[in-house]
Amino acid sequence: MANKPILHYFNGRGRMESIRWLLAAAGVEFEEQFFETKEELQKLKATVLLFQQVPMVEIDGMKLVQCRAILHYIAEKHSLLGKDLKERTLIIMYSEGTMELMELLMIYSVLTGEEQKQKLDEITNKTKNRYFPAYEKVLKTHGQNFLVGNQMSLADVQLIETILMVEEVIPDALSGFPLLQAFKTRMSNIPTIKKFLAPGSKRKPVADAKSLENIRKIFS
Ligand SMILES: N[C@@H](CCC(=O)N[C@@H](CS[C@H](CC=O)c1ccccc1)C(=O)NCC(=O)O)C(=O)O
Repeated sequence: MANKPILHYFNGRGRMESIRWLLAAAGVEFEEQFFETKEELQKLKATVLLFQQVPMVEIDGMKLVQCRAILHYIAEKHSLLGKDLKERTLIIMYSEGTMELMELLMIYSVLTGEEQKQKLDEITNKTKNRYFPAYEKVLKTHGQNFLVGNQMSLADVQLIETILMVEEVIPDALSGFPLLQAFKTRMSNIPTIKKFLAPGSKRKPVADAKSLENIRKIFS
């Protein structure tokens, strides 16, 4: 049996969650090795982290870092990166848009007080006036069940992940976006994604105060 990918990160979402989503959507089982302290991360930095950063994924004899490189490797390997150059470029273009919104959500998750409120205002504004209108328009003009071509790609997996993350902080985010609402229902019912959304999967929960405190300690 081929070796399963091994994901090196803390036990939380951060920048690794999109990689978990993509592997799960592709039906690929993976292992996780969590570090819990600054010292454990320091040891990884001194040995296997090319840029002293995580995520790091051991896959196919490689120790990959940089989220985009990891996502693109997994996507291409599992036919989730389009059938030609044009499709690949559109998939990466749409993926970059969702990564910008998820970056805002990640920063929001580690902020507190007034700063967090200001970040929420920014997220609300950009979700409703920039990102969701863009994907609604793509679904309308493309006229298929998926954003590119007629099969699931990295872009679709990142968009469903983003929609669910946005709804955690803005519950009515999809109101006014009927095609995105239908997209969310379709994607949530794809068997591999349905399984990842069910209890007991490796999907990580919203960080609670205790885990946020530990993240701050690990990366301080
Ligand atoms: N270009 C790279 C960037 C990777 C990257 O920023 N890795 C970070 C951990 S993730 C971050 C932790 C807090 O800042 C976080 C954790 C939770 C939420 C949001 C961010 C890291 O390893 N920091 C150690 C160091 O830089 O010494 C990539 O695309 O992979």
